[in-house]
Amino acid sequence: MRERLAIIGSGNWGSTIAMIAGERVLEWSQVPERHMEREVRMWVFEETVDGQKLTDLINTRHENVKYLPGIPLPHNVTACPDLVETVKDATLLVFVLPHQFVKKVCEQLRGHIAPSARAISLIKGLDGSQSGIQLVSHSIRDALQIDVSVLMGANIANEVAARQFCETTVGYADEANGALWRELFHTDYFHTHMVQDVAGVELCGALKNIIAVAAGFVDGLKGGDNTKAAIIRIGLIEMRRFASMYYKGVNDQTFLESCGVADVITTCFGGRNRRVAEAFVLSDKSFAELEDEMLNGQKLQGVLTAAEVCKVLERDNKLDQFPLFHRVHLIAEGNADPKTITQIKYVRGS
Ligand SMILES: NC(=O)c1ccc[n+]([C@@H]2O[C@H](COP(=O)([O-])OP(=O)(O)OC[C@H]3O[C@@H](n4cnc5c(N)ncnc54)[C@H](O)[C@@H]3O)[C@@H](O)[C@H]2O)c1
Ligand SMILES: O=P(O)(O)OC[C@H](O)CO
Repeated sequence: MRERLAIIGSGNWGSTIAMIAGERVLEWSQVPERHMEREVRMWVFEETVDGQKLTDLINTRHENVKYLPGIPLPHNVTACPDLVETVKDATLLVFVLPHQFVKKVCEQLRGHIAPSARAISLIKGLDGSQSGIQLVSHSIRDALQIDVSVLMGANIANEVAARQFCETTVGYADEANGALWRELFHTDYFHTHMVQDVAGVELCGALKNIIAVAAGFVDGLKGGDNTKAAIIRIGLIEMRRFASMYYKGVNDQTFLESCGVADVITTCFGGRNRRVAEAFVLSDKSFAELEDEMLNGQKLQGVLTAAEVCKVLERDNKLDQFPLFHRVHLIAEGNADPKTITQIKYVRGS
């Protein structure tokens, strides 16, 4: 049985991971024992760029000119506008798209997945389409009936695409699958570590985006580094508190992996959520308007995640234990002054 990799998503991170995985697959395809197909299909949500289809541009220039300009993609990566065609015969599925689009994508994929397929989710968000919230990896697993690992870390796409050294964390339930994904993505500049803690890794990846929005508010208010460090610390505590409240078995050590403290730091200094939240304080525009104006089609995850998390906390009468998450949500919705980000009442305890 030959392995075939498919990538579902082609934004800033999706294209970066296509670069890494495409190169690794090329190496593996030259080793007969790997039984690996050379081609990597990448699903592109089709759009027109300068009068041409984005898929055509990617396939002729071998570059995602819109979402990752200036970075060559390996020639074995082919852009495909058809979801079902993208996953045809694929045994290794990489999900990497903004979390708000996952449910619809899974509905379209149901019944078209190879029986031996397994997946990995690189999506930093939670599935708020349920009555409460669910891990995106669990939503994919339930929809497609396959094992789903996760990969999250301090990984700003443009820096990874420039091959600057960083680390990332693979969270797995099935050890053999976790090891396979770890090996597939590992390079000399992108170091992968494994932990048997899907929920811990994924919650870190999703919740750090709320903290990044808070950090952006601080920057917009011209707060100093001490203030941002305080926000980071309080945010980490809320992240851990949320994980232990809603998911049994999350390992405390996971918060010290790249997906935990390292990602909170990088995202609070260099991420898109931070940048747009800073602009929110300095303008009279909404997050939706700023996302359109500033990100050229890229999507924010933090504001939506704050809303989804606060909905659940409100339902369970627990908002008072998450003053930072709650405050971010109130400010982002225009229901509180950004200045109040530093007036939250810190709640002691784990
Ligand atoms: N960019 C980063 O630095 C980075 C790093 C690590 C993880 N992530 C995570 O990776 C995930 C994907 O982010 P990204 O940076 O690759 O994307 P992005 O924000 O750069 O781009 C948005 C993508 O969404 C697609 N899209 C737009 N409308 C759509 C629709 N209706 N249905 C399906 N797709 C649609 C666009 O074509 C584009 O590919 C997110 O969860 C993000 O948090 C991003
Ligand atoms: O640009 P952001 O804020 O979506 O963050 C990007 C990555 O998640 C950082 O690891």
